[in-house]
Amino acid sequence: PRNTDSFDYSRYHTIGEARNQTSAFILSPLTILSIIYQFQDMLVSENPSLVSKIVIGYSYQGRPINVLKFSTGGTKRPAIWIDTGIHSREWVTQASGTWFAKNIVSTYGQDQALTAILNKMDIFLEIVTNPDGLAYTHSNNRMWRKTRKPNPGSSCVGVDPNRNWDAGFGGPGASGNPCSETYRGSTAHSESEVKSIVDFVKSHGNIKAFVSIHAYSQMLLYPYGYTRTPIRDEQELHNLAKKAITDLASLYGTRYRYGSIINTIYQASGGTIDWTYNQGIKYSYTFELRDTGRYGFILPANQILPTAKETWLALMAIMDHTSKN
Ligand SMILES: O=C(NO)N[C@H](Cc1ccccc1)C(=O)O
Ligand SMILES: [Zn+2]
Repeated sequence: PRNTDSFDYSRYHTIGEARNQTSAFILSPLTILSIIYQFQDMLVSENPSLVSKIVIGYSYQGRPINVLKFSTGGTKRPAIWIDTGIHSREWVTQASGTWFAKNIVSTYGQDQALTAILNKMDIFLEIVTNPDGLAYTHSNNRMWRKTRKPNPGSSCVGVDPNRNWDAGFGGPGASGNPCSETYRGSTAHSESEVKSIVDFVKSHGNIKAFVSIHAYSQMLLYPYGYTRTPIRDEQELHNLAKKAITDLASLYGTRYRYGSIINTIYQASGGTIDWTYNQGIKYSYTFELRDTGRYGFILPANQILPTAKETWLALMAIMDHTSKN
């Protein structure tokens, strides 16, 4: 696509797209820029006063880990973090993240609520949180979830990046078997895709909301996953989740369940938002986007835009509340 207006937000874009171009066969996988990476660079060049790109690290295979920063000024303003695609097969999440990015630049200055938020806070958006996994879902295995780092002593590859965080790490709700889809890794933060975010969150020090977006199940979840002990802010986060899913449902009637991870899904240790909450980021949430199992991870592309648009309403509820508390 020549620019972010001609970009087709209603299709899945992954590294494989580049393979259709003759040049792709000449470039090695590492230098094949995914269409999403090209989108990110176009968005920055089209909106230099609002958007910048930060490389917070590199994946195991050496792909840059890009974060888009949306800022209207200041230094180290209170910030909101959103990541998509930490589990690479959850393609509707990276596609939604791409639409979120375009929506922010398109409606800043028009939408009163978003403009108020961006006049006070920064937004950080990591669209391709597991680049090696995304490439692999395109080249080899559509159902790949984990990272692509080999596990010494095992023929099985990859660590579950949603079990690798230092929050109840290694406890019940993760596997010690490298061949498991929920393998926690040898140590907490062993994966560069995780460590890069850990370092960024610690160095920034003023992140007020952290939203990690997954699919599928249609749920809005808050900590904890590793323990039944309720978080101190359970009442507030529960009420905010209720408001967020009500706003989400207002668009197409999509119904979400909500609650703590352990009560709503199952026990899971080493999860992203358990760590961010314990870092003091009160508004820590995980979304599980569409659907509830009919298509699962293979959600038809014609559901990308409706999913992105309804999810944005829930994100706005969380961002609005964060900006006022
Ligand atoms: O995989 C997904 N969703 O795609 N989520 C499940 C459940 C979950 C959600 C949030 C935190 C911890 C655990 C997982 O096993 O990771
Ligand atoms: Zn997931």
